[in-house]
Amino acid sequence: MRILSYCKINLCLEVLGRRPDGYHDLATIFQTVSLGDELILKPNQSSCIRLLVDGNAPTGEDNIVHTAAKMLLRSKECGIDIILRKGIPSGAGLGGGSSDAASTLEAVNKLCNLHLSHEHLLTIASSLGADVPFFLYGGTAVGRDRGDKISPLPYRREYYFLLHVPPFRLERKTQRVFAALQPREYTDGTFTVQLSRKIAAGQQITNADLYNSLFPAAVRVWPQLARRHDALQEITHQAWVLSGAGPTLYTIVESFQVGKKLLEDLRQLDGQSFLVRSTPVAREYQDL
Ligand SMILES: C[C@@](CO)(OP(=O)(O)O)[C@H](O)COP(=O)(O)OP(=O)(O)OC[C@H]1O[C@@H](n2ccc(N)nc2=O)[C@H](O)[C@@H]1O
Ligand SMILES: Nc1ncnc2c1ncn2[C@@H]1O[C@H](COP(=O)(O)OP(=O)(O)O)[C@@H](O)[C@H]1O
Repeated sequence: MRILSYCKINLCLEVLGRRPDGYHDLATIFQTVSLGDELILKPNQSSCIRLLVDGNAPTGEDNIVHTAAKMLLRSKECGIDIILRKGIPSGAGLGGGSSDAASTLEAVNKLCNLHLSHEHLLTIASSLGADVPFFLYGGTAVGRDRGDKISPLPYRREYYFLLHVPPFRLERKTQRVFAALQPREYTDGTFTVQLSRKIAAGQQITNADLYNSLFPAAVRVWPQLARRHDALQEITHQAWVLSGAGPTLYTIVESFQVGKKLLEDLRQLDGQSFLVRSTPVAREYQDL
């Protein structure tokens, strides 16, 4: 089985407060977009999990794909051979590892005939990471609690986005950005409610609707991010927003043609830029 496993952006991300378990309560709107990792999975008779990684992600047992497969195959006869080819930049706020993990859960469930329910997979996904359950839905969806309680929104319109991934990286980035957040930056979820109503009604959304409470905290962690954000606005004359805990920034573009022109203009910046479209699903399947 071959899978193209898409990444996400957060159209809106509000932090409501800190939880007793050290996590934060979120109100966020996820959207999958057409930049993906390739996963090739084949069941084997040897009852072991073999993973080959091509690209910038941990190898072997340190990869979340391995952990996801192991959680399903513990004490099962079936084993699995997996090849992961990274197309999604790692540690960028695009949820690449979470997407790979959810794709692995779905694929192993099918290939090894485990017949686990969607609810069962959601519980396992949530234990793998706060972002993983969303990728069992894909498209557009609201995330609440740790971001793992998902309510899908109808997918009414296609959008083009420019993503810019600056070359800054940091170990345990998400944890550090949340730690840099100040209580005065908490909001009450109103932005998320307003934007989800607009999406549900099929109205066109614009850059003015997008919001991310983590931007000031991300700038505290990467002071260079503020300059990069300004440079993007100056080059494109558009507003740019942070995805997740960053450092990826993105903007809605009015068409593929406008996006292509702006993508050319972004070549003067180091890092990576992509022109993507929204997708109604988290992954595409192709039988081998
Ligand atoms: C911030 C978001 C927004 O979509 O995206 P990314 O930038 O990572 O892609 C996610 O909530 C990230 O989800 P995920 O990457 O799965 O996070 P986890 O591994 O579960 O958590 C990593 C760390 O982030 C912090 N964390 C995460 C989620 C949350 N609701 N509150 C938190 O405080 C905690 O310190 C936790 O230890
Ligand atoms: N399959 C994977 N792809 C990417 N990163 C992975 C994977 N498995 C484990 N990781 C680890 O998870 C961290 C977060 O990765 P990723 O999901 O790409 O970022 P983000 O949380 O910023 O969206 C990486 O820095 C890497 O060490």
